[in-house]
Amino acid sequence: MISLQGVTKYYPSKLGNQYIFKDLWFDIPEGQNIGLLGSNGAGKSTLFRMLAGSEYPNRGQIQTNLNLSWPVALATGIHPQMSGRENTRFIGRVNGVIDLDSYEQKVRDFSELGKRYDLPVRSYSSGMRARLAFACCISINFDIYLIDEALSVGDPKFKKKARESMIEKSKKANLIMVSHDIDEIRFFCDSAIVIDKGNLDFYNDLEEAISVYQGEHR
Ligand SMILES: Nc1ncnc2c1ncn2[C@@H]1O[C@H](COP(=O)(O)OP(=O)(O)OP(=O)(O)O)[C@@H](O)[C@H]1O
Repeated sequence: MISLQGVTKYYPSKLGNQYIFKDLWFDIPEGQNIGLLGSNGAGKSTLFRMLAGSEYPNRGQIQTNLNLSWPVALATGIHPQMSGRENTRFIGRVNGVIDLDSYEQKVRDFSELGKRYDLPVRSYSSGMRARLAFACCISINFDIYLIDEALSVGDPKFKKKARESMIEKSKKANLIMVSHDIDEIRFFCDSAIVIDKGNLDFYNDLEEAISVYQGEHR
């Protein structure tokens, strides 16, 4: 279970603090593939960043006994001055990977960067960076993968591969997925959370969640 305990999150702005969540108490159930539905600006990516630990709530805390990925394919934590290989080993170490050689091999094979794997990431195209980030994430065994529009990474061939790898992962681990593509949510998820005006509602029945979400958008 992932437990949000009195989570308040705001961003300061010229108009004053802009609150995304105010004293939010919510338990995200375990053992399900969950779609996160909400309109633009509802707070999906903000919630993801807090779940991944890359941003903190201003107040409250998030507690979990599960090992959560960072948002798959997000190139945060990738250092432009370092090569793909150096980034891989660094990310592996930070995430407690024990067999760094085999991790490096997996990432190199999956990202298909060829000789560029040893060049600094600053020389990569954005698609190549995203492929490295995706490969680094997918090659670690997490309990839950956070997927933020991640399956649109790379060219059509890589997209297909990324999708197939997520299908494989979803057999052993769980996913929390943000996508504006409802068919993608239907394919991967069995339940959903609808975010609206700082509130989170969990629906065991995915179709019910989709109709609530789409109802908000008519
Ligand atoms: N770093 C930031 N600084 C200031 N405001 C931010 C920051 N990040 C997000 N916001 C604001 O927080 C709100 C929620 O943004 P967020 O990106 O989490 O929404 P989202 O649901 O993921 O939207 P989308 O569907 O458009 O990706 C928005 O109003 C956004 O402008």
